[in-house]
Amino acid sequence: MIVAKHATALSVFGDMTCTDVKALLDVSDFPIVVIDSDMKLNGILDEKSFWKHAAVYGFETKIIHAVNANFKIVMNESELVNRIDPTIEYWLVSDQNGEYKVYDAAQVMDIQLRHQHEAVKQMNRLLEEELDVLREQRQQLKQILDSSYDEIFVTDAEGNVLYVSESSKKFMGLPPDVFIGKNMKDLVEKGIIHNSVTLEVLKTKSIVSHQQLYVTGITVLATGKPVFNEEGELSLVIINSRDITELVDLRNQIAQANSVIDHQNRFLLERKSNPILIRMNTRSEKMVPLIDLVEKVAPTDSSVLIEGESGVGKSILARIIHDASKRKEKNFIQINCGAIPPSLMESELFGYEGGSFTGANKNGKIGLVEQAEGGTLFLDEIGELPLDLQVKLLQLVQEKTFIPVGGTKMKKVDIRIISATNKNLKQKIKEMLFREDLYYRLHVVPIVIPPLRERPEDIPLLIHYFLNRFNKKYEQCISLADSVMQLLLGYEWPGNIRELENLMEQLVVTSKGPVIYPEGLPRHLSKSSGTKLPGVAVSGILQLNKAVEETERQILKLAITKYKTSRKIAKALGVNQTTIIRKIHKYDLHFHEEDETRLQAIEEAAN
Ligand SMILES: Nc1ncnc2c1ncn2[C@@H]1O[C@H](COP(=O)(O)OP(=O)(O)OP(=O)(O)O)[C@@H](O)[C@H]1O
Repeated sequence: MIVAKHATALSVFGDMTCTDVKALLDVSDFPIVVIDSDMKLNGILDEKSFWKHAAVYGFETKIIHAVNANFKIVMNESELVNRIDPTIEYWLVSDQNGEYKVYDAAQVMDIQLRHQHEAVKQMNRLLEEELDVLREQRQQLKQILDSSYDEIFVTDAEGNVLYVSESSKKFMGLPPDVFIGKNMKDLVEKGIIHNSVTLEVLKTKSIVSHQQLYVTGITVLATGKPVFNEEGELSLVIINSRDITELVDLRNQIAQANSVIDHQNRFLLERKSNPILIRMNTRSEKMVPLIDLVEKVAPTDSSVLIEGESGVGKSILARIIHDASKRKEKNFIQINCGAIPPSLMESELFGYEGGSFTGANKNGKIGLVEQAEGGTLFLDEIGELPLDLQVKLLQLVQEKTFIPVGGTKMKKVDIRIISATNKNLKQKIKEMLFREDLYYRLHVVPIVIPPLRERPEDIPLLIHYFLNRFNKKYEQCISLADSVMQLLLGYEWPGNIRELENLMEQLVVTSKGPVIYPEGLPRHLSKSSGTKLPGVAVSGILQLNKAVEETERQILKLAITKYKTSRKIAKALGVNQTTIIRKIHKYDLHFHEEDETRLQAIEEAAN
């Protein structure tokens, strides 16, 4: 059988001459297997040695002398792959029929290289597959981490940021790219991260937890965990940050509520039976200093000047002071300086001697000052006292002496003077309508009653007080619907307690049924036109916290359209910027802030 290289080789006998073999060369190809008559393999005849041998020894010489005996026989081709003996020049693969395939060293090397190449390719294919699986797993892991509500931060043992979850946008207001690849120390130095938990974990190599406040207004509980490799060396730091803003808010609200309740309880407990508190019908904290002051000043003889808007209860307070003083058994004389004509004022106040003016009683008349002997003289609307009388009053206040109209003899009295005004006396002094020396004499102890709108907690108390009073007086059993109470709570009360008192009387008298609904209120109240917050309309009962939230949401929405940065909104609404950002997140309001600091931080971090 005649075959080419790699195929079954041609076998010839060793005693054949080169001429014999040459005749076969047309149908064969080198190398040729040379055997002896016993079929024993002598060697391999290759092209080079054949021609050399023929050239040197002539074509009649036997080919046995030209064979190469440096060969090795193997049983199948796969064995060639592992044969690495470089000294062997020919490799013969024998099949079961005793036929051979011949491979020279270069071909074997080729086979080996091809095989190695295949093996590498196969390994690459496997690696590629494995890589695909890993990629997919990595992608899944990233999706899982990114969908986490918590923020996850991973750094290596040097603090280089390896991974940041997508929630960083919501938590820190910055995308993960801003952090990834950066070193934590640099991020802290640039002010992008404060109070870094990672750096502490790197230092202590133990679990660290911190509460942190981000610039977005979100408060988180950040927990950092060190991860160690098999050699026990720190390899990663994993930070998990959980949004606890609402929790903190709630905690603060509860603490605040508790402190208010504590305060109110203490306030009410301490003063439960305090007659001043009862008569003033108050439970407002704003009134505490006033009640304390009244308690202190009432037993003394000091002059008191009560200031406050019209209808806040100045007259009532004057009476309370008198009743709490040692003069309580004596007269409490009240005179409204604005209600008596100036021409009659002097004689009303100081009295007159018999026959001192036309039409006067011939026996004279005791004035209010003298009537107050041993007790209290209350001068209401003192700002209306004519200037000429102010001199006489100054003498009365300073010396407790006076001369009646038409009289010549100085009289002395033992009185305490309380005055009240709803005017700005200092302004009147500037306008030369009130004497400064008299002002300071009356103003020894000033007491200012806050208007009703500044102590809304007193409104329900007073409403019940007046409802009771007028129900009794008119033999009625009228009550208010909750919606009416809401409207009354939101009203400004320019006329203060007097206005409230009048309204309650009017409602009890005019009510068509036992319950008063918003329709039964005067127009200015039922339309809520006097509410403190423009645009906030309450038309029904809802939980207070819901009402507060809705109001906040509406105000924020308005402010967002008007002001473009959270700093300006914060300024306009009188709260800090952190609160604004937190509330914008809370109400999920659409707000695109062109915030200089934030952009600056991104740019810096990207550099
Ligand atoms: N704490 C109170 N409890 C119950 N009623 C009150 C209280 N304070 C004031 N009032 C009532 O409100 C009305 C106005 O009170 P008062 O005359 O004392 O106010 P005022 O400040 O002196 O007013 P003005 O400045 O107009 O003289 C009175 O009818 C009074 O009964």
